[in-house]
Amino acid sequence: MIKFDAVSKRYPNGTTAVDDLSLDLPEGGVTVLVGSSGCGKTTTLRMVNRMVEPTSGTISVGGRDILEADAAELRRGIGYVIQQSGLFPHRTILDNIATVPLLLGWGRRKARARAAELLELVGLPTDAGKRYPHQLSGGQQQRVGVARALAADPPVLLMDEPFGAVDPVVRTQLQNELLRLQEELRKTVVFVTHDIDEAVRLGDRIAVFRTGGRLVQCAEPAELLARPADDFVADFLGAERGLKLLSLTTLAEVPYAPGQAIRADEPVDKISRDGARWRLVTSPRGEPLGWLDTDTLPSGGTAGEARLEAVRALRDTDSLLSALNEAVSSPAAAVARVTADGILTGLTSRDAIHERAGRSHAEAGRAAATKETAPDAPATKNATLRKTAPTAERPA
Ligand SMILES: Nc1ncnc2c1ncn2[C@@H]1O[C@H](COP(=O)(O)OP(=O)(O)OP(=O)(O)O)[C@@H](O)[C@H]1O
Repeated sequence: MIKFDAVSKRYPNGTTAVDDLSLDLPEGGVTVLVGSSGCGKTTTLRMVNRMVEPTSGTISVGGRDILEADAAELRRGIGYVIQQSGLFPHRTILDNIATVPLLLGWGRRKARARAAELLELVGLPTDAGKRYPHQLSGGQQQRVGVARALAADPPVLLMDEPFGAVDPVVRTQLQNELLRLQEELRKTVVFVTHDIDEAVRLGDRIAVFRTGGRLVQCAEPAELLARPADDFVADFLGAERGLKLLSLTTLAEVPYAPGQAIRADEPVDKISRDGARWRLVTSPRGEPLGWLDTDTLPSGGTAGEARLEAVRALRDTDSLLSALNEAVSSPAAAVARVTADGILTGLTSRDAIHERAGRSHAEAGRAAATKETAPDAPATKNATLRKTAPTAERPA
């Protein structure tokens, strides 16, 4: 969809911002550009919509050389989101979102209707449309920035550190929102970030640049984490790249056993002390409430009234990393598994999670090695990639 062919950008002061870049960005996927400061990420991004012109080489979008297109027409097909949302301070949110449709001559009513639709799409309440940018939080302003970029339904979205200025909690919410939108819209997204966790979370592919504008490696996240091309990439991914890889694999393939759950309304004097010391207590509907220590049962009352250790139940869509985290902190050395509605399905032992984690690494390493010898082979055949937002998340 977007193709860089031997593209370089040299500034008149002699700086080489991008050096001989050849890169294909797949249609409908998110390609994340990462690398140390000044390595040419923003320049690369801005060359796509001709805010920066390359010194040499060719860039094509949808098979068409961008230099052959009229710049204004090209930009209509490319949404652009930046770190400080870039909203017009004296226009209402609705009018900000309607900017491009109005420029396209849609007529005020149609443009505003589209803006209202987008407001909802990015998870903002209808009444936010009447407010001005300073009356929204930073996270909400970024959502408006995304809505504005999507207003004319462009096939391509350029995002330059769009979530860089918000706190980590809001950042996670915005990332989830983007994943949710992307599931629906399937835009071709180019996303610049400094944050490798964000890159792993959002990217279908990650392109790592080094100073001097050189592309070092471009690969799917699991492949990158399992087989960094060199020490520079490995250092950039950080010491925890093994754990990051686990964040890409879901619990779906990990088996569970029924376990001996106890209903909260069961009297404690009826609870058998045989079997596992720690038992999971559930609500009458089957929702996990906490772990009960059968070695220190109170003399009376029900299981639900006894002191319970906290449990964080996990769904099939949760990652192995979350499971590992839960398994090491659970007194029962096990993870409670639930359906999408939060009803207990069974327990998975810490050992089973360790075993799956080890296998996940081996599989990602093998898949990456296969890909090196046969470049068209899928890199992550067995690793279940998690590019969907958790369903429980609510907008900021
Ligand atoms: N207009 C310009 N004139 C001269 N040099 C420039 C210009 N714009 C950018 N550069 C230089 O080009 C190089 C790449 O800049 P660019 O902004 O693309 O990097 P980046 O990877 O996005 O950096 P950061 O992560 O810090 O935002 C840097 O050395 C920068 O100083």
